[in-house]
Amino acid sequence: MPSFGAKDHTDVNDRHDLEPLLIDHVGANGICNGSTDGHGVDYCCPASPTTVPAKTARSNSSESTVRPPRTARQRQRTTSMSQKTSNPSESIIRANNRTIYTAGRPPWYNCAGQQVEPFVIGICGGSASGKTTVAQKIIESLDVPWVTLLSMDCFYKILNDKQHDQALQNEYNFDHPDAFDIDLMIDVLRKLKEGRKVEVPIYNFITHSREPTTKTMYGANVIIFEGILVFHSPEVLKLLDMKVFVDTDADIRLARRLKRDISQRGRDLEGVLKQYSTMVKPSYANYIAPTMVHADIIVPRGGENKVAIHLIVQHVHTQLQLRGFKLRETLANSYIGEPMPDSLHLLPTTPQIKGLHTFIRNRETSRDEFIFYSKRLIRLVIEYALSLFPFTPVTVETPQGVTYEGQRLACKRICGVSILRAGETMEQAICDVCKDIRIGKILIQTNQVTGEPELYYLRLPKDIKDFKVILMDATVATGAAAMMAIRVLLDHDVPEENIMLVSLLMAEIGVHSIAYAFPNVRIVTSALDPEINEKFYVIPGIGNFGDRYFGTEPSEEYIS
Ligand SMILES: Nc1ncnc2c1ncn2[C@@H]1O[C@H](COP(=O)(O)OP(=O)(O)O)[C@@H](O)[C@H]1O
Ligand SMILES: Nc1ccn([C@@H]2O[C@H](COP(=O)(O)O)[C@@H](O)[C@H]2O)c(=O)n1
Repeated sequence: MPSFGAKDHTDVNDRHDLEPLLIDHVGANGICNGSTDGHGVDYCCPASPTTVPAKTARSNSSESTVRPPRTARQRQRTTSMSQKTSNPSESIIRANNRTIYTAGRPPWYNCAGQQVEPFVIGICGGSASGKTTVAQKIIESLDVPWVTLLSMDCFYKILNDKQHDQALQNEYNFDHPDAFDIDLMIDVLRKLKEGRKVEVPIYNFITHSREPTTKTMYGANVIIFEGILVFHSPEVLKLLDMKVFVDTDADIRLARRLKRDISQRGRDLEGVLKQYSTMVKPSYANYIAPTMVHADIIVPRGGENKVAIHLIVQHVHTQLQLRGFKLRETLANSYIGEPMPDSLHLLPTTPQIKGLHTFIRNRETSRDEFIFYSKRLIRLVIEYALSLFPFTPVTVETPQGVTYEGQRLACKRICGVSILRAGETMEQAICDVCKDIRIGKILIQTNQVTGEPELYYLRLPKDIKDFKVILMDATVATGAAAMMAIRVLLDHDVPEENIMLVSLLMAEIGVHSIAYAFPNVRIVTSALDPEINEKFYVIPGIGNFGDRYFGTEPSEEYIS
């Protein structure tokens, strides 16, 4: 579990009586096509929490940045996160069927906090026409962080002994629609579209059978489903948002297939030709070519066709924008000039609060002083937040034997959840003032290219739904990271009205974002700043709270 500079609050860890770590799998452009014939792409790539270095942890939300050109560091990260690891399932300890918790998962909801359906592209075409290649080119050009590639090959039926013998003689027809388990295919696609986790069979072309293990796949912003008969079933057609047919000359397909099946699928020349002439070719004419009529786009020459791929990518980007996946930018430009919502609870701006803000906002303040005054302010904010919970009258007897009409906090089960890393600075204070509190953590990083928040890690009490949750982040700018954390809590069945977002400083825009999406979430802060700049920094702001508190290097954007 990452702990960023948490040296000074060791006793907080006593409160981590939590359910096991929940984290997995694909980073940027994680791909799963679930077959083992050497398409050469991996599939699910776990990123353990320890692979998220402290230096790349999300800056506090007021300092999130968009860096337009893709840096060498970013390219490296994308590549390394797409490499195969030994056992993806090892890092997946729990996932319920409503939610998706993955390393680097970008928003799966829109500005209204509602879950958004992924955009599903179907790619159909003859064997070796270049479907997978086209899919990979689309993924590369899309450059969005969460794309899933699913192959129809995963759904080949399990063969009986007789069929298996036929397959070994190249006499089983793998190109007929009956060769596929269409029901399973529809079920998997539907679940992925709903953002649910699925177990997908892994197909082995050499043994003509399914592997004993399955591949875990998750919902995504874009799902690409490719295969020879993707357009065959009317039910599947209904699930596709865009239909692409890869139309490659038959001679080229045969040449590629010969090369591939001999080098990668354990076949010989004679066998490939026999299978091709007796089944592959006739089935293309009977079942595959006729489905070209369903295509929105026909791509001649497959992956070489840069113009077609560019057009597809443009369309997908437009659709993603319409679906509201580009969250932070939208949030930053919304709600300007609107009145503050009733759910906002601003600490009275007393000279004491102003004085503390003066210390922590001053760029000349030393780290020691910054920590000291931040801690005081955090304590006040947390106490204020607690005062908003219901209290019930209670009578106690004093040592003098006289009754005292008092008040007692009515809710017993309170959980503090910090948004790492800046929110972690608030954990000690909540433990100091709330005796039996439990602590959870959510790590959200800002993607330096897209500017979107990405979920990397979470650790929450098993029964979090039964708790009042105090969600803590030091500062809130657009509200994008806080929204993601709230969405995670809701996906864990925490009622919206049981969530309180507590922060030292919030931009007005951030308050609006949260209040619009989640009107029942109470928002507590000690100061409201009017603006954020084009880099999404709060103005006037505090600077990068995490860097100042933990003494880490400021980001290059901040220095400039
Ligand atoms: N434009 C191309 N030029 C040369 N070889 C290609 C091209 N496109 C694909 N291939 C090769 O042809 C084979 C089949 O391509 P693939 O994309 O896997 O097709 P499909 O998914 O339709 O079966 C692979 O070995 C791939 O490397
Ligand atoms: N055991 C199997 C299963 C399928 N095939 C052939 O694979 C082709 C589909 O895969 P593509 O990557 O080419 O789309 C299909 O034409 C089947 O004939 C096989 O040979 N053995």
